[in-house]
Amino acid sequence: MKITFLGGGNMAAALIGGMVERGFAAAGLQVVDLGAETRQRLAARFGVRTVESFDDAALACDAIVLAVKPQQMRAALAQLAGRLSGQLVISIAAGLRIADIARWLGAGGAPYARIVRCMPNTPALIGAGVTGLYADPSVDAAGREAAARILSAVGSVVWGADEAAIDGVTAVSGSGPAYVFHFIEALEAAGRSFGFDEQTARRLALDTVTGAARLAAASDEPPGVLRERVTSKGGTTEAALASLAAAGWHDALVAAVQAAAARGRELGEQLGKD
Ligand SMILES: NC(=O)C1=CN([C@@H]2O[C@H](COP(=O)(O)OP(=O)(O)OC[C@H]3O[C@@H](n4cnc5c(N)ncnc54)[C@H](OP(=O)(O)O)[C@@H]3O)[C@@H](O)[C@H]2O)C=CC1
Ligand SMILES: O=C(O)[C@@H]1CCC=N1
Repeated sequence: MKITFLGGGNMAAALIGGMVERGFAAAGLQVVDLGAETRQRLAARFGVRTVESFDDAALACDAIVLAVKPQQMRAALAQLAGRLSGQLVISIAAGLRIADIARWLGAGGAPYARIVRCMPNTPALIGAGVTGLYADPSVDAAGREAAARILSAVGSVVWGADEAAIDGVTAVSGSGPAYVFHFIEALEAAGRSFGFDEQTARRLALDTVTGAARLAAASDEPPGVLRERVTSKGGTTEAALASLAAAGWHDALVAAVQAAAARGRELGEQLGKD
């Protein structure tokens, strides 16, 4: 499969790195990015062809992954409007709706069809991503299968029942790695407060998060049951969890995820007005 990325930033690099690592031929991947430094870095790191704007070679592909920031998308798509000939378009942009992308890509008032909206996350770089996908009804089974194949190369995939589901995916797992990194930062800071050096505090925090996540993934029990098994009556964990509850930690996290989803919807609404 030949795939061209529009935008070669953080998320495109995570996807390309994961795909190359998992056997996608670098010769089949191209990146269109405005930045000379970005282009050089991607070419050197992954051996992919890079180019400043869409030329015939970049257009000659099966799928185009839209990986510029939502605020950059409309301007970036101007170079493609009316030039597509059936390529599957896969947008990873937060918030942006299929109908607006279709309009921006269309020609002579007719919106472009064959668009899949999806939301991956940065652990894709190590093949441990998770992506939510939603395909416009104009995408046939082969198109859906192609999109799933691309994203499955870098982790698991789930299909949303409707496009709105992708705003939820964005809030939970698209932004999710940042919540987890923030949690690791806090656990590491707590470790430092006991006098551990940075390296040791990070080891304790990281291996705890990795181990707990792997245990939860491997277990038939829900995380709540696993949590109870750590929590001895009258013990240390109970004291910690009571402190977290008093600080409203659970509700604060749920509210944070809701804020991310609201921002996604707001981006879609604001940017879709143009
Ligand atoms: N980062 C993440 O964890 C995730 C991001 N996403 C989505 O992925 C998309 C990209 O995010 P991210 O990788 O973080 O952003 P980046 O800013 O790192 O990457 C975007 C890249 O596109 C380039 N670019 C901008 N305009 C154009 C253009 N007209 N033509 C070609 N290239 C252009 C940018 O160049 P320059 O820097 O010069 O502007 C930059 O290199 C966003 O829509 C985001 O919502 C989805 C899931 C997770
Ligand atoms: O913060 C953002 O908007 C993007 C989308 C999901 C992760 N990063």
